[in-house]
Amino acid sequence: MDSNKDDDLTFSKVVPPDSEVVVDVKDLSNSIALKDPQSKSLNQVSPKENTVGSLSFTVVDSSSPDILKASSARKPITRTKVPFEKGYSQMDWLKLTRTHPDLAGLKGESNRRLISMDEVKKHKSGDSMWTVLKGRVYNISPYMNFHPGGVDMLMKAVGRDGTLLFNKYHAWVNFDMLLEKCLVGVLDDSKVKSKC
Ligand code: HEM
Repeated sequence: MDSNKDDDLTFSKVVPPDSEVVVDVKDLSNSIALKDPQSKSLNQVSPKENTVGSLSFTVVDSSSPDILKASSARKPITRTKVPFEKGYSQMDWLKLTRTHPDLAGLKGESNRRLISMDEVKKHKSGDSMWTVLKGRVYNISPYMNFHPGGVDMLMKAVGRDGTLLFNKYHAWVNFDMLLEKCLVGVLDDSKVKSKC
């Protein structure tokens, strides 16, 4: 077999680079963007340049204090998830709602009854702890130990309208579905309005 020098790729000539690789460490996907070396318009924060073989690259550290300051400007509310006791997961709660005959403690009464705020205030203990969420009255006693935010947090809503607190922590939680079987009635807001 003829060994032709031009066919031998072992020492093939490396073409000088005409583009520069920019690695942006902010991008978690580690994407590599090709940058025109003539263009100086890219907004870089303290770039570090380096050369490996024929590849020259620029590392942009975009975790500069300015960027961090911008993302932490808004103070988040503290939401502590309490580890659930065995048998008190949300799945366990859903199972209980399907099997328990009277979670709300209605004892045969209708859950469409109009309930005044004064009556809600009287239900603050034992197996009858009521709260109001978006105009509906729920007995949240059975849900206490299942609440992922803990008993103490849920207790803050007992005997009063818990809508604002509920929305403050997790407006996206579907209480309608979770507490469907705990519904005791509808808040009679005609009396609330007439008091104002
Ligand atoms: C009354 C009906 C309520 C229901 C049905 C309910 C339900 C839930 C659910 C399903 C979660 C888990 C959310 C998630 O994983 O993202 C949760 C978490 C939490 N809840 Fe509630 N909640 C209620 C009321 C409240 C109230 C009144 C407070 C505060 C006073 C509160 C404070 C919290 C907190 C701090 C967490 C934190 C855990 C996390 O980060 O998810 N909840 N709640």
